[in-house]
Amino acid sequence: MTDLKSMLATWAEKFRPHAEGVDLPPHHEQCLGCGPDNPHGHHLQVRRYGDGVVAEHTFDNRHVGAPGIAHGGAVATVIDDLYGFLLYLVGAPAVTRQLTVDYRAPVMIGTPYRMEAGVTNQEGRKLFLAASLTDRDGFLVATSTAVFVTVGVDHFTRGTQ
Ligand SMILES: CCCCCCCCCCCCCCCC(=O)SCCNC(=O)CCNC(=O)[C@H](O)C(C)(C)COP(=O)(O)OP(=O)(O)OC[C@H]1O[C@@H](n2cnc3c(N)ncnc32)[C@H](O)[C@@H]1OP(=O)(O)O
Repeated sequence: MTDLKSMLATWAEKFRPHAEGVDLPPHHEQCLGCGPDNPHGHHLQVRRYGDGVVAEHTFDNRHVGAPGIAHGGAVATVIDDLYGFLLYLVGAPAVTRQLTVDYRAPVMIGTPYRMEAGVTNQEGRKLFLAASLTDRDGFLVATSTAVFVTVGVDHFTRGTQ
């Protein structure tokens, strides 16, 4: 179990300018999307890409829905987590209020995909986000939009009380 105090300390350090192309740090070690120590996780690795973020990701047999095809919930999980990396660039913690995914074609197990995400608008506490998933030929496989709402540290402490 990740200790919240040490997590908060590492989060403050994560809200800083990150160099283009450099791997961004995971949200925490056990994060379902990106935590390196979560055996059930997706181990997503994300880089800054201009004002947005980018990842190359391959779903494996732990994430299967129909045979050979990634489960739609797994795809949504990874997109949601990708959005979580934009928070390092925005500089504030926020949580998902709304997430939409347009599944345009099956996401295949064992096939590498490129994922990109960026902030399209910011209004007060609301962050409007968009993402895409393309295959090696540049074919658009999925698109997504999300609304994240910025929160204070107290939002995260409730899980440990
Ligand atoms: C520093 C510490 C770090 C600790 C670090 C811990 C680890 C961190 C790991 C991160 C990992 C990331 C990975 C992925 C991110 C998740 O997975 S987050 C988990 C899933 N999401 C949740 O659990 C959120 C659950 N929902 C909530 O807690 C509350 O609904 C919220 C989101 C905090 C908002 O509640 P609220 O603060 O009461 O705000 P509310 O007034 O309802 O809405 C705020 C504004 O948004 C607007 N709004 C609400 N819904 C919508 C919508 N669908 N469309 C447009 N506008 C909307 C409202 O109208 C309002 O607008 P204004 O009136 O301010 O203009």
